[in-house]
Amino acid sequence: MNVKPNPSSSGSTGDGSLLPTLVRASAGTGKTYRLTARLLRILLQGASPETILATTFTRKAAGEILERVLLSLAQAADEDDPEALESLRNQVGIPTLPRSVCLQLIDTLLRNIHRLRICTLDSLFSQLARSFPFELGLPPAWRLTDEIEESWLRERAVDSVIATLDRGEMTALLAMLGKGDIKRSISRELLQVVDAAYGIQRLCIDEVWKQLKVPTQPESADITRAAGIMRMAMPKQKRLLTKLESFAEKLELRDFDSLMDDTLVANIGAARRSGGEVLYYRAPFPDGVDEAFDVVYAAAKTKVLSLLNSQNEATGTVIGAYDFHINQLKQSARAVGFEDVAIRLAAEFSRLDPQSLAVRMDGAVDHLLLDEFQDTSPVQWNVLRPFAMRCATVGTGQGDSERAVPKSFFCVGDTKQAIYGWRGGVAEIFEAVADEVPGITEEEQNKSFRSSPVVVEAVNQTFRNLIRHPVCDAADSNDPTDKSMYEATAVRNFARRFPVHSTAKSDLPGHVRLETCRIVEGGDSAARQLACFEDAARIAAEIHAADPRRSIGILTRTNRGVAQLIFMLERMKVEVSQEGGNPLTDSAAVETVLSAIMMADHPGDGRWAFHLSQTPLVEIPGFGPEFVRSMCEDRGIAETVEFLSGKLAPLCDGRETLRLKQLTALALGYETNPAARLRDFVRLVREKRVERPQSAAVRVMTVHQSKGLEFDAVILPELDGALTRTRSGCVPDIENPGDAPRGLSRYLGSKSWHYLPLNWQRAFGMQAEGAMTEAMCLLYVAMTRARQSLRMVIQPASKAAFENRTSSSLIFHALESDQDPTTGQTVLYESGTPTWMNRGERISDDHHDAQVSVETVSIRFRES
Ligand SMILES: Nc1ncnc2c1ncn2[C@@H]1O[C@H](COP(=O)(O)OP(=O)(O)OP(=O)(O)O)[C@@H](O)[C@H]1O
Repeated sequence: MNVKPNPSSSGSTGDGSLLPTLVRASAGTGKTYRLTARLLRILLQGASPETILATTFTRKAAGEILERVLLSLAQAADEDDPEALESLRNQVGIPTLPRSVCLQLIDTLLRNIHRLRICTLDSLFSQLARSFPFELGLPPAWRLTDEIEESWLRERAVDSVIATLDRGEMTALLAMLGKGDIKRSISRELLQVVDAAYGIQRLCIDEVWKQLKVPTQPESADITRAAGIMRMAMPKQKRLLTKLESFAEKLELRDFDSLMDDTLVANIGAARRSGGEVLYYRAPFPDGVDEAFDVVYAAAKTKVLSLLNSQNEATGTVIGAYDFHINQLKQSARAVGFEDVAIRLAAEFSRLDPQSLAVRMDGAVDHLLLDEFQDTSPVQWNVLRPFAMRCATVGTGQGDSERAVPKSFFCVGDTKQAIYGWRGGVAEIFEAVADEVPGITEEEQNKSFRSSPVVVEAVNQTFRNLIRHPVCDAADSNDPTDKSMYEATAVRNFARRFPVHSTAKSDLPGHVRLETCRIVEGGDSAARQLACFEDAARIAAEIHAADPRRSIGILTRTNRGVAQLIFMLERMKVEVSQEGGNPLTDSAAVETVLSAIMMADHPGDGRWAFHLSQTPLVEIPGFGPEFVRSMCEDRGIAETVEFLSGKLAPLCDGRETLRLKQLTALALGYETNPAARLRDFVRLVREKRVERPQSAAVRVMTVHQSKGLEFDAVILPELDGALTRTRSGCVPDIENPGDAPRGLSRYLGSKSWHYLPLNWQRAFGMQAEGAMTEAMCLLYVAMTRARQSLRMVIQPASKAAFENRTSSSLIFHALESDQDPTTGQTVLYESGTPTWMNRGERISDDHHDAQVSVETVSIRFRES
């Protein structure tokens, strides 16, 4: 098999060659389609499967790519489906592609499916780690942790940190961490510090927490003199006089704490930055106090920065101790997390040349295809870079002239969908690839193959008109201490860079509506949010009743919202499923088995025996704590779970039986853990989300979980919260995107940014800008999941409230609604037809259809 493409025919994908290519593809414009086309083309030209590496971020996405590859080939190989062959020819840009080649390729692929690497980055990295165990310092017979084990190990490491410090050291440390306040429980405080800072500190140099420069406190004599000047000053206004006297007293008592958040101190800072006069309630002070003001400001600044500095240093101490203990724990458990693997690989690969990499990996990767590239973290890029450089350097490498298919590099992504900043994703790396990878060609795709014209128009209008929101007014403020300037810049840049989307689905009927929910008299924000959820549930039920085959996605911001909506829909008897699944404890039968295990582990605690006395398990002869414990000891947890489940299963419906089977599967997996304890297994079951295999027509999930999915109708009921949340985490000072931070600091409220040195003001500002950009990305992902119908339900509020930084107000301003947002149950914007579901094509769950078809076609193929 060796088919050459027609160079003049680029196919509908524009992918006429295998030149190094970077594709910026907007939502629904066919990233997966494009990547699959490229992969097929490489295979059809004769490259062997083991030379190809395609990576993405989720197992589901990797499965989808593989499915599409197999399905396209299988359908094209089918004599009864001439259109499929034509469509594949068009997709890969090979107009003369013979059916026999498709047949031959699918045969090869089905026999060598294990050689074709279409995988997640995590799975690639663990494969790579197996080739470099010594260089990476991995323990012998190491294994990967899952997120639940990671969280146990993390808690144990924090306990070890606490155990090694004496009482005095711990009190001092906590006081520093809390800037003088000791509020929480010790372990909660330390866990919070670890969550906020460990991931990022691992990428940095040792002194990273010591980069904030703290000025020295003004001389004592200067402070006394400044107090004197203030006492002598005689402003005419009483308010100014009182203020100066209060400042003088604070200086005399050396009480700088209460100066830190004082408005006048902030005004002094603002006046010094602008070169203007110091004002208080718009009134100027008499001449001669300026020198004293500078002393007050310096004293407050020193106090703020030294507190922050102590907090930073204490954080560094905690993280250092935590790093030591977590490594020890992991080393003795021979356990390694995905993050550990990635960090060690990145360090090792920066030393290795691509050729030795190929040798060590038992064969070279000649074709690299990277999906969702905007979510790549700097560490991940450091591991991928040598592969990228090797694949992008065509014609100069060893053996290049003998290769049937020249090496190739392809990456695709959308910086408008970069919603994983908190997980380390740095969208700017996507931009940097264009400069780093030699000879790369850049392309843009903005034509949606998903959404109806009314949905695309609403998306265009929303994002291109973001600047209509009053929040953008601050973009020109030019004040590096002003958080709203950074946020406004983020919104404005998003709008400016937003490309106009078009759609290939020009005839697809659609409907978009922005509406308010009912007015909730006297309710708090939770009650108002609930009213939006009620409307969302009602809308979903109505669409589902009108056409039960339509897929409907209700997308929330929070997990709590998901739970509330599931509860409402189930009460309305609408069959609903939750993306990512629930813990198995949503089943009464599973709870019964867990009670039996807890009873065995805690025989003195009567709660478990009481619960079990109401269940059929008590009918087992000899049943009791000893019975279950000895069964666990003799036969293991999995067999015990299976035995107990078997006793309950005959009394269960299909849903409960499935959950019991999933519980047994979880127990089987858990048993492989050498440190397995009964109570930890119960905890695992309570925490781990397990999906049901079949999804319902109505699906509820967070916007993050909806990434990569599409629905006939999308309902967005949680658009009213603040766009960004104040982070208690830590702020990196980064010179260039993708670089390791040169400094780290704990968070400081934006009102105090003016005390920071300029580089730190920028660092804090960049973090605020990034958070706002991510909020825009989240809204974009949410709105673009819709094929035909997009329904947005928001809370009625005063016009002033519509100036707040919320998604609802951004959409309201951008869609230029002239309706009154203060009234309840009002349609603020509507376009298209509410009866869209009666017309046009129906697209059901593609993923499921594709899976069924791949299986059917491959069975048919094998039979023939
Ligand atoms: N060139 C094309 N011709 C026909 N259909 C296409 C083409 N590209 C994509 N599609 C279809 O359009 C839909 C969206 O494609 P896909 O899921 O690849 O988009 P995407 O860019 O990954 O979207 P998102 O970034 O929003 O997840 C799918 O149903 C896909 O089959």
